[in-house]
Amino acid sequence: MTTGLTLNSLAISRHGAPLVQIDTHVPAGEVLSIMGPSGAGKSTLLAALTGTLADGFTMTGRVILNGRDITDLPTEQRRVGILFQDDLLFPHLSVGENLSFGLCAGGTRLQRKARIIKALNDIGLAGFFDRDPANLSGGQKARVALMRMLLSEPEALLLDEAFSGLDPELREQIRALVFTRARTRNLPVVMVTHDPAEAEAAGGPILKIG
Ligand SMILES: Nc1ncnc2c1ncn2[C@@H]1O[C@H](COP(=O)(O)OP(=O)(O)OP(=O)(O)O)[C@@H](O)[C@H]1O
Repeated sequence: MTTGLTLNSLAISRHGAPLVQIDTHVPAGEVLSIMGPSGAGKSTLLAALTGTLADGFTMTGRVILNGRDITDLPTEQRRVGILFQDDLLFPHLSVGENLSFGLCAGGTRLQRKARIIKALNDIGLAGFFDRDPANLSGGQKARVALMRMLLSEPEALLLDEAFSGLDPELREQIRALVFTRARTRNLPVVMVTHDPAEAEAAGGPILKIG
């Protein structure tokens, strides 16, 4: 079985007009950076990979993740995690409850709580279980959003300008956290960015579209 994410002759059209063509393989643990002008179809490409293309868009080709053809699977069965800029936490839930939304099904209530407490430790937020998200700093929110996504145990990560709302120091920190996770869990990553330095820092190939 080939591990990683294969985009096999993907062609996305909008109202019949070609928008994005891509044919590539992202090995496990590697980051493919996607760059291109506004409107080129970068977010649309990620939507195609999560199975959330809007009305009017069509796609041909196949998406293969760790040997599984996920092209026609519903979003929740794909095991593809996505992180957006300013990813929002549920404001009426505590930090711990927000994380429990990411958690895969299974386990007792206590086991699930233990996993969340460990996850909070992992992102340097021990003791934050009952905190109100409104009282978190931007970087703390970003870490919770990232961990919520990781708890769903995705097999691939998609990042849509995920770091651009953060100040430079924090951006560096969160980015390092994401890339380290991706490497240790052997996840292929597709990262949309406008920042050439960010694409360079990712260390993988850079694909320009549009
Ligand atoms: N939900 C939608 N319904 C209809 N058209 C859309 C929708 N989302 C995006 N589009 C259109 O599809 C094209 C590609 O948009 P997309 O958001 O993928 O571009 P992008 O490269 O991510 O741009 P940006 O860098 O500005 O975020 C644009 O012409 C956009 O107007």
